[in-house]
Amino acid sequence: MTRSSLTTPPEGADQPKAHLNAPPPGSALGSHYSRCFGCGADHPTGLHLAARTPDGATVEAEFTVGTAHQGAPGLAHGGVLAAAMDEVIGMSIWLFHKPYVTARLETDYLLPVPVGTTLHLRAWCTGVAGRKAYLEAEGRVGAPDGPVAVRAAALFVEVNMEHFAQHGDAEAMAAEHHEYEVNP
Ligand SMILES: CCCCC/C=C\C/C=C\C/C=C\C/C=C\CCCC(=O)SCCNC(=O)CCNC(=O)[C@H](O)C(C)(C)COP(=O)(O)OP(=O)(O)OC[C@H]1O[C@@H](n2cnc3c(N)ncnc32)[C@H](O)[C@@H]1OP(=O)(O)O
Repeated sequence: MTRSSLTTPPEGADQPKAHLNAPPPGSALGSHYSRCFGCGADHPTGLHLAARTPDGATVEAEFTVGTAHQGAPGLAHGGVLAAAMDEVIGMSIWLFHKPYVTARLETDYLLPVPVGTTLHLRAWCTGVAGRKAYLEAEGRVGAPDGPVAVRAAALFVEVNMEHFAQHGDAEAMAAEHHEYEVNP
């Protein structure tokens, strides 16, 4: 279950280890963009995920399903849960200090998730081969060792920072990512 061949690292893929300048174990990661639907504090209806890394290579966060996240009455919308998985996976690959985007996201829904549930999310990388990174995530109900409600596997592809400036809002990016200058 979960992984297709497209999200399974090929034989010989590099096994990721923490970047030399990874945040120390236990650090909060902060948001990569204040208006991000997944982690931005300024997003009015976003998920507001606040993640930390226990070891410099994986990411943990909690997400409490609210009334804004419903699909069926009283139950989480599957697309919102997929967004939460995408976000923690994106945060975990950002730990390696290179920009990546989601190319493929596979999600398994194992249990219904009622409004009010806190999901304990965890994401990790299973391998890197060239520009491709293979990642997985899970969401457990109520506690870090609770039953798994959602699982995901993803292929992320490395891009350069110009990707975001070229296709998105270059000024907003320059305002929050000072390491990136537009027209340097
Ligand atoms: C303030 C501004 C902030 C700016 C942002 C700064 C940093 C952001 C970085 C990290 C932020 C930290 C945390 C982020 C947290 C969450 C964010 C969630 C992430 C997202 O939510 S991000 C949005 C959704 N995402 C997209 O918007 C991508 C749209 N897309 C494309 O932009 C292109 O499609 C791209 C670049 C993916 C590839 O295009 P390309 O031309 O560069 O490369 P190419 O097509 O050659 O693919 C190379 C190899 O990947 C294989 N491949 C490609 N796609 C595949 C697929 N779907 N399935 C299976 N294999 C696939 C090929 O088969 C080939 O494989 P091979 O090399 O073996 O032939």
